[in-house]
Amino acid sequence: MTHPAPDASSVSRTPAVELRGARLAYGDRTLWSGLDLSVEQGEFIAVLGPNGSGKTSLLKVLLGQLPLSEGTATIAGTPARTGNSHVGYVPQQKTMDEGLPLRGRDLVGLGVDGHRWGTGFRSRRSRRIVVDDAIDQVGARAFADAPVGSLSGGEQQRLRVAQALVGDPKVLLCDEPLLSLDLANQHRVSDLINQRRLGHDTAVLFVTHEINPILPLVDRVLYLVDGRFRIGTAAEVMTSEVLSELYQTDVEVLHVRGRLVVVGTGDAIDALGSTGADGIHHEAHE
Ligand SMILES: Nc1ncnc2c1ncn2[C@@H]1O[C@H](COP(=O)(O)OP(=O)(O)OP(=O)(O)O)[C@@H](O)[C@H]1O
Repeated sequence: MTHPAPDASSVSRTPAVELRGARLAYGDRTLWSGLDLSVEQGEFIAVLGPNGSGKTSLLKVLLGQLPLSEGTATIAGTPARTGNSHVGYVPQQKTMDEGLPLRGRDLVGLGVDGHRWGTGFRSRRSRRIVVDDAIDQVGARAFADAPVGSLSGGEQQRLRVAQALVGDPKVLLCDEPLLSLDLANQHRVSDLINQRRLGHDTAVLFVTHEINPILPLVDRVLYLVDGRFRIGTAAEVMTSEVLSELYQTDVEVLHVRGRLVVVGTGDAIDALGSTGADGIHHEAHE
């Protein structure tokens, strides 16, 4: 019996990320289970939830650093594994030591290691080309040769985005990449990530405690709370009804000048985390 060859349209439908029946546990503690998520190429997913709900652990699964307890996780049709050049990773911004003997372009070059380039002359040349290209994609040419420790937090974070782009990723995994950036740099960095997904059909999973800076970019939200989760558009998930069910306490979602504000009773705020553990603005009712 012969099977028809897959045509271009069926190849292009391969999800960038797919989780099927996924369960993740540390010992006896299950963080989440029964998670089915199919992320299309070019789709922007915000991953939200309070501290400890398993957002970073989800990224670790997709990076191949953590095995699922049950189910499957695939990237562009193949099982999640470490060193996959289809996956780019953008971590939190952390200020680097001023004395660090590393130039911006060296930081970007670290993204090449573990992928497909070796150390031969041709490889070194290829390496230089991809590093330069990634630096250009984030508009960092002017400061790429400066010591990273001398750069601002926003400049460092643009270089980290470039580092994630050197492997020409099909999926960008971002773990709170806007944390500790000012508003202008939050916009700049989220714009860069968005430009990449629009220009290259790169899927984005964006872990954040603060949805408002990326709200216009988000196609769907995965909201994790204490083993419960909801997946849908922001309009479907970010509602008083859904969040109250997830947090199992009264939560009200208000729309204020295009921003989402979560309002709860004192108890609800405690459940959410008084410092805004899910990152949305919290205000107390009397
Ligand atoms: N290697 C490990 N062994 C045991 N428990 C772990 C391990 N790594 C993480 N955990 C626990 O799993 C839970 C989820 O951690 P994770 O970092 O994924 O949460 P998160 O949603 O990203 O939280 P945050 O918003 O605080 O970054 C936490 O309670 C954490 O302590």
